[in-house]
Amino acid sequence: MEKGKRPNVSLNKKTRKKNPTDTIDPVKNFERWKKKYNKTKTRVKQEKRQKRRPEWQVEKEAIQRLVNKYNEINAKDAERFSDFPISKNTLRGLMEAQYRQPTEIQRQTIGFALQGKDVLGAAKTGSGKTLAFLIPVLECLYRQQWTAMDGLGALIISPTRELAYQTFEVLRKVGKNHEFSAGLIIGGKDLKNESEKIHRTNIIICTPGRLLQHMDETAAFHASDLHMLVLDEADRILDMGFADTINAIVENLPKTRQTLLFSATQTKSVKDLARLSLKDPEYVWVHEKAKFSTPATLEQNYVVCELHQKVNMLFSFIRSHLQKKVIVFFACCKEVQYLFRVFCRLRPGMPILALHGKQQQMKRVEVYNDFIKKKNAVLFATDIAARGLDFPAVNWVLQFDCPEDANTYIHRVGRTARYKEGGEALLVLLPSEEKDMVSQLQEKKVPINRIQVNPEKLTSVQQKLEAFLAQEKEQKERAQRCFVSYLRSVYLMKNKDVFDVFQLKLQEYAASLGLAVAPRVRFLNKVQKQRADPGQSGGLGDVAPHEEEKELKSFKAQLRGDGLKSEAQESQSSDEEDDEEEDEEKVHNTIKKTEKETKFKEAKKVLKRNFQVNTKLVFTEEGQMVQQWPPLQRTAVPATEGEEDDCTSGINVEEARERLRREDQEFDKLEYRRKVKEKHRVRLPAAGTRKRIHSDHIDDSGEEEEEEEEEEEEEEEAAAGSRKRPRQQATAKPLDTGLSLAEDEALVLHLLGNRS
Ligand SMILES: Nc1ncnc2c1ncn2[C@@H]1O[C@H](COP(=O)(O)OP(=O)(O)OP(=O)(O)O)[C@@H](O)[C@H]1O
Repeated sequence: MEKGKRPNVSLNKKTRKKNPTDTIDPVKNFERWKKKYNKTKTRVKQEKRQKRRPEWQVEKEAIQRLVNKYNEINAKDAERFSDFPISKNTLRGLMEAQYRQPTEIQRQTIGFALQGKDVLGAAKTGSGKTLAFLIPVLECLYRQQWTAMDGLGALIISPTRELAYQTFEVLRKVGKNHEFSAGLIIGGKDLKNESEKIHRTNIIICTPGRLLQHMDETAAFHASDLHMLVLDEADRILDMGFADTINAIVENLPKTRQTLLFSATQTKSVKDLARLSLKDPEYVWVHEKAKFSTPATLEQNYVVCELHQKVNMLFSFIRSHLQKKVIVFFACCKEVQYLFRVFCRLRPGMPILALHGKQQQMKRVEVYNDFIKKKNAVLFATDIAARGLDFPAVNWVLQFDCPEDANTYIHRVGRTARYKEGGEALLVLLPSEEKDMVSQLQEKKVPINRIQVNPEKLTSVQQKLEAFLAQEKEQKERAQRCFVSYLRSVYLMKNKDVFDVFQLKLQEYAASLGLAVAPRVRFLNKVQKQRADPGQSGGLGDVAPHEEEKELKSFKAQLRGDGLKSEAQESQSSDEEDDEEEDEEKVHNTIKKTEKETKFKEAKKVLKRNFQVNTKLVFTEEGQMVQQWPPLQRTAVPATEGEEDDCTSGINVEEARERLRREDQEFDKLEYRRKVKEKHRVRLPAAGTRKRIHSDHIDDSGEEEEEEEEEEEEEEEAAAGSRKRPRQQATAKPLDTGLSLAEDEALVLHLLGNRS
């Protein structure tokens, strides 16, 4: 039976298969196939779902594969970034930013850093140190699978705000495929705003003072999970007197961190810092055995020039390099401020920009970006721009004032000839500076040659400067400040073999700035007296050596206009600046103290008598006061361009008439506005309590700076040779008349009526 059954079954199957109706009905056939297909599909899907692991796990496996390759890194053979075990996200970021092959410092550093070692890296300027630490930073956090919730993972400390900003920009480009958050913590920004975000930031790029301030004041900020610390431009950080700040910061960081320390020059203090903050570091000195310490593509020369010829030389240099991009380095902010303004007015035919520490942070960033964008321009700068800043395509670095030492020289010239590009550098030395400075440079392996400049070929601008100063009191004061500040900077330089203020010919120097008389320099007089009479006390010579050192440090920082102070330090330094300004004002003021007192007493008397100062009162012979109307007019309209320029051709009657007409209009306007305001005030006695901020309540300093910055912008345009806008228009702001809209309208209609 059984035997019989089996064939039946198989037979059945066979018969079913061969059933002619089945094969004939394709619809039924398809439906059966579809059913089967769907079943298989769901089964496979289910199996896949079971097999699929969480993303983090997949990433972890990829990381593990990379980490396994760390021990096989062969820096010598790495020709491309992809030869390193680097994450896909970082590689993509590098490719997109057009970085394909590592530079020498990058090749030698990345391997050690990936292996988790501390590194002390030194290489010439422009050799690519930034990427040498940014890639390890990104990889370190990627390895840890860092997320926004994990807080601070890496800290990069830069000496200046500008350098921090630049590093931040490179990080944004290279790290854009990662999901870490990055923050720029520098002075000059809103502290409260920073405090709110800082605890959620994974990578912080900061200046030392500001970071320490957050460590002290921001409750939510802590660095207990920090994995990597980077000290960029360590030599500069230390030079600026931040050793204590860095030590305090490092004390607050976990000991288990990895530290990378970079510096363009190797000084004793850098080595000391390395000893304190690094653990068994790997030394990467790329150009240790190089014949020269500056890039081979950089051509370097110096000229010897008398102090009073330097301004002429600078003007002639600019005139003969109109199509180039040039950075000119000066010793102090006030020199930059004055020479920038007068050079703009001289209109050399190319844009002039100024970068110094007295500008507000936003302005500094703006100038930096502006200079980067321009094809040809001159940037007047203090040493704030000397280190680490990457201005692409700079053709020339001109050092108008002798650098403090060979290291500063190397950093300054490092702004050109970056990453395989060519560049030229010219150092201007006074005869008294030549011998020692040149031997210092030779010691530092700087190949520099002397070239001659024919003094007869220099264009003299002295007369024009004199004319400018005669026209504008403000400009004259700037020139005086520039004079005093430069002398002070020379006096405070440590290396007295190079810098000797007593060898400078002051009268000639003052004349070269357009000043008829050399301002009195109080501190020089004191020192001179002290020298003549060493027994006398109270002079600068009495200052204890360490105090002098302290003064020297703080003043140098001021002169450079360094922007890396904490808010507290900043306010202190601005006080110092004010003091300095006061000092200088005192220098200009030749009136004796006793005389001042008498004047003060006189003024008090006048006030008591209820006289109005600066008003002319006329009386008849009988003693009756004569009403003077309209009151005496003071010039309310600034001179126009033509008038300013044409100061040698006598009085132009047509112009004078036009000017008087404009003055009348302007005067009428002011008078009318004053009267309406007065009337308005009577009607609204509570006006003083209203919330509107009147100009005289606004903090002077900021306003002044803004005004200076606005002026700077105007001047830049003028320098480039573009036609100057009429001043009135250039400074036009919405006029706050203190009136209602309807009254404002009435005023405008009245003024328009006046004009027609
Ligand atoms: N691997 C690379 N490929 C191409 N260009 C690079 C590479 N690395 C760096 N650069 C470019 O070289 C220039 C100098 O780089 P970077 O600013 O990092 O130098 P640096 O050594 O820090 O200089 P400094 O000491 O003056 O601060 C930059 O313009 C940068 O974009």
